[in-house]
Amino acid sequence: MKKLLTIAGSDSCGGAGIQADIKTFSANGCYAMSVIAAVTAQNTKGVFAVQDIDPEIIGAEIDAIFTDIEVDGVKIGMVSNADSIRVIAERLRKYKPEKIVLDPVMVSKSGYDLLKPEAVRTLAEELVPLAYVITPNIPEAEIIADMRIVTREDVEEAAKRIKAMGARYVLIKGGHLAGEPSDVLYDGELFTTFPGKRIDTKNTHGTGCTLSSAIAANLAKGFSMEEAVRAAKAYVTIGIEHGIELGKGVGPTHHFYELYQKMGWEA
Ligand SMILES: Nc1ncnc2c1ncn2[C@@H]1O[C@H](COP(=O)(O)OP(=O)(O)O)[C@@H](O)[C@H]1O
Ligand SMILES: Cc1ncc(COP(=O)(O)O)c(N)n1
Repeated sequence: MKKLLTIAGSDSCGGAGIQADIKTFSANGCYAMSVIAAVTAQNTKGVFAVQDIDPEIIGAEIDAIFTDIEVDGVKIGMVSNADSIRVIAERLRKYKPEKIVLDPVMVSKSGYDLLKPEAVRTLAEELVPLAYVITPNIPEAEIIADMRIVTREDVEEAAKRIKAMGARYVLIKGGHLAGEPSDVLYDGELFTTFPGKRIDTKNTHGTGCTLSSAIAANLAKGFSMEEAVRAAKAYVTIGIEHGIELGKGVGPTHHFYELYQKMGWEA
């Protein structure tokens, strides 16, 4: 069984963050481990408070894992501030895990700054060069690439700018653009489009976390970059189709729908 680590924030309502990552790793047949970098008080309606974890503790969490366990893949999600980012980058440079999937989480769907705006440059300088693949959504790609993104040409230009910062692959997610939610992968030479069909639902809490974790799980299993994205997109799409009516706001995606189907349980 492949052993996957997420370094991210806790989402108390379980739809995004560490909780979505663990569900995704598990549903994709991997063993899940977590380094909690921040704790959010969050539900389907919003984020109400955030406690950053002391960077020393984050470093100790990472040490505890890498000094004992062989890690087959790492996903990075919400990292909240520059000091945490520096500690994470320093440890990853030391332990050199092979495939790091970086989801540059910045703002929650409800509009809360999950990454302090002044820490964006630190993320770009410290974490982007370590990433095997970085998976920004459109607003995140706009901030990292420092440009507006409206057209397909803009997506390609932003991908080129982000690639130049040192990531091996760039996957720009299209959920926030008008039209169908297609994602675009750039390897430094070619652009590959992963087409999607927009599902009419409000329950998209955790889609980005789920996609990036599924990519990390697939890469650890030995899939090529393209296969990893294709399978991850199929996984998140089923999850969105069967999104859960939880709370009064933006509900989460489903993680065990296929298992429930197989077992004859009500999904
Ligand atoms: N309404 C939707 N229907 C189908 N796929 C979607 C929908 N919204 C987002 N996606 C897909 O979910 C994944 C996460 O994308 P996105 O929502 O853009 O990221 P984030 O959660 O980081 O904002 C992408 O593969 C995107 O294409
Ligand atoms: C702790 C935490 N991490 C990440 C997200 C982003 O969620 P999404 O995947 O919906 O963009 C979130 N809302 N909370």
